[in-house]
Amino acid sequence: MRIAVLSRNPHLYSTRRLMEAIRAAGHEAMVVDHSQCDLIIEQEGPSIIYKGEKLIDIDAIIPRIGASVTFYGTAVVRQFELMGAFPAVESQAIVRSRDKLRSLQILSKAGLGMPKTAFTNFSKGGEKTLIERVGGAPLIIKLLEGTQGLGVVLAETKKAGQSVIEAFHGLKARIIVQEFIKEAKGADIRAFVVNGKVVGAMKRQGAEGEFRSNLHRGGKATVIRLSKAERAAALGAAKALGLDIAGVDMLQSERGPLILEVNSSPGLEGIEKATGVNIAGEIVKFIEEAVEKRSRKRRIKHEQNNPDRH
Ligand SMILES: Nc1ncnc2c1ncn2[C@@H]1O[C@H](COP(=O)(O)OP(=O)(O)OP(=O)(O)O)[C@@H](O)[C@H]1O
Ligand SMILES: [Mg+2]
Ligand SMILES: [Mg+2]
Repeated sequence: MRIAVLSRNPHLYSTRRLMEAIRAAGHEAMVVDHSQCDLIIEQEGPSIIYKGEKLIDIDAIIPRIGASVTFYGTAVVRQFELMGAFPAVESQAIVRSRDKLRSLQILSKAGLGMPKTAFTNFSKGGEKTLIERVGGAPLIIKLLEGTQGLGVVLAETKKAGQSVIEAFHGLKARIIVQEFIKEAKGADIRAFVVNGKVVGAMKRQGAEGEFRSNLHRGGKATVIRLSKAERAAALGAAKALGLDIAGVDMLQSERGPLILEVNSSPGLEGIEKATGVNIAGEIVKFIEEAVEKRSRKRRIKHEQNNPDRH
């Protein structure tokens, strides 16, 4: 097979590991920078021009689309899908999971646990009731478009919460307000899901005095064995969002695991180093199986549609 990793930087740990794993499994590997792809759409069928040449015969793609290029990146993934390449992560699923609010809505419909969350349309004077809705202070206020822990604020008192909400609204920044899960003690769990299995899990503990456990904020990762409920929550979340590859973030609470978010391009470095598992290899194995399953299905369909030729 010819498998392309869609990545803007071939030197990133995740990109390098995926390339290695593709080659180790005996396939041809290439990096395609999605931001450098031109999409051609015409009656004869879709094509992609990359660095002046038409991309052809790509059997599968592994999208690694950063949050800052979601729109263009997912358009490129969609174009590959139209050209018949198997996407390890579907364009629609990337779009769905990027929107924190939309994903929480989908997860709640699937009956999964999450911190109680409220969203508002810049209503003046509504800050107080909004805070009450999530159980008062302390509370968490999050920018809808934040990543790496930036844009997540812990307000210790209602007054502090009110002024933070007012400040964000003044800047026309979209936010969600969330119940603060104190029992999590500044830690969260990342479960890495591939093809309906948890292939690795780690606990991230925030630095001393820090409620955010992000590794980018100085958090430390250790391998962890998930409880039955945590495993079920991780698998349920990935399934609800239509992701065959997902990094599911959860908090441990008195009422069981609470999902914070689901990442469609989860990084490999933290989880591979903490668990020692060859996660890139698991991703390639999944692609092999899925592509094989798909071509078997197509063969059967073809035979059913052309019975006299067989
Ligand atoms: N409701 C909450 N209660 C307790 N701690 C929380 C809560 N929400 C977030 N945190 C802590 O803050 C960290 C960052 O929050 P979150 O993952 O929602 O945003 P983000 O890290 O900016 O997003 P991304 O993971 O996409 O970069 C979490 O990992 C967790 O440790
Ligand atoms: Mg996070
Ligand atoms: Mg995220």
